[in-house]
Amino acid sequence: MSVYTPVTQAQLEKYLQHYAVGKLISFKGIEAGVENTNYFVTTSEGEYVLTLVESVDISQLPFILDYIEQLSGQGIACAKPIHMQDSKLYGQLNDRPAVLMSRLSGSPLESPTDQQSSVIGLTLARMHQVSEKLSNEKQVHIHQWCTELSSQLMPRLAETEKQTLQHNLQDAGNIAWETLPSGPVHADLFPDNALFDGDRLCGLIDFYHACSAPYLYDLCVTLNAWCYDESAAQYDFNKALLILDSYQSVRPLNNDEQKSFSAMLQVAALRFWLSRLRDTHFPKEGQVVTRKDPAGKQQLLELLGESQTLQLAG
Ligand SMILES: Nc1ncnc2c1ncn2[C@@H]1O[C@H](COP(=O)(O)OP(=O)(O)O)[C@@H](O)[C@H]1O
Ligand SMILES: N[C@@H](CCOP(=O)(O)O)C(=O)O
Repeated sequence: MSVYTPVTQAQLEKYLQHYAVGKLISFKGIEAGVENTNYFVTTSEGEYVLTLVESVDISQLPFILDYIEQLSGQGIACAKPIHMQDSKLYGQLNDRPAVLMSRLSGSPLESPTDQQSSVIGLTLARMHQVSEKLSNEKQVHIHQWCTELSSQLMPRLAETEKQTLQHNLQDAGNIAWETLPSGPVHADLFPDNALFDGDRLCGLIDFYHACSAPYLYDLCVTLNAWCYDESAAQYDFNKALLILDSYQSVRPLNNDEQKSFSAMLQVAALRFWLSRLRDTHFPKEGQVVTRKDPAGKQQLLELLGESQTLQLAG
């Protein structure tokens, strides 16, 4: 469980007066999540999730919440932000930006089935199609982000980690980033951010990494997250091909994307290796904190570097 900023009943009751959601019945810190403080909230009008946003600056919220509303408006299943009485999409609670979202049914996935993986491939491609119509603001230059974080981490790393890092940063620099189609993307579509009821996708959550970046990057983050089993150190290539096939049935990759595909899988692994290293070496204080082990992503990088692991179909 991650609760960085505790909330009392009195504080929540007062905060909820900004919304037309009825009277507070109960609330409970959520036993999952890494980066933000989340509570399930039950009121006389319904079920919600309150997030105190810890992971991004308040200036990013209009972009993120607008992106979710645009996706939802185009029929993509996702949690919806609740408007405040004055129509704003976020307020402030305990000095943190606060967002109230609809509570989705379904559960986050641990081990996605083939069918669930196909659904996510299709959904991701549809999200990218919607993004093509949106403005390309809040660009994050992934290579630059990785390079800057690497410089902070370098003095703390073991020799083998440094070598893996340097080699992967160099490969990331060789990608022709400017040629790749880009737009607003989720950027953290791990199975625990997709709530399913059986094979039905109830909705996507946790858009706090959303930014404008290459669609190929978002696809590779998703492939690594859904197909690489960190505990067994195994990449399920059949599942990856299933996701790729469903994705490409809606949005085929162009030549530039196909050329950069293998290198982008490495970048996607590198990005999350670095953020997990950051959370290990520079931990954020909190009442209850969940951390993910960097080792899984380092092993994935080594595996991706060893061989031409995944060939694009078609
Ligand atoms: N809109 C929602 N509907 C239902 N459950 C949610 C919703 N948002 C978050 N959750 C629950 O809260 C957990 C943590 O949320 P998440 O956004 O992943 O946190 P963090 O940003 O800290 O990683 C999820 O695993 C899920 O169980
Ligand atoms: N998915 C990332 C961590 C980000 O945490 P989340 O709970 O917001 O998805 C990882 O696995 O490193």
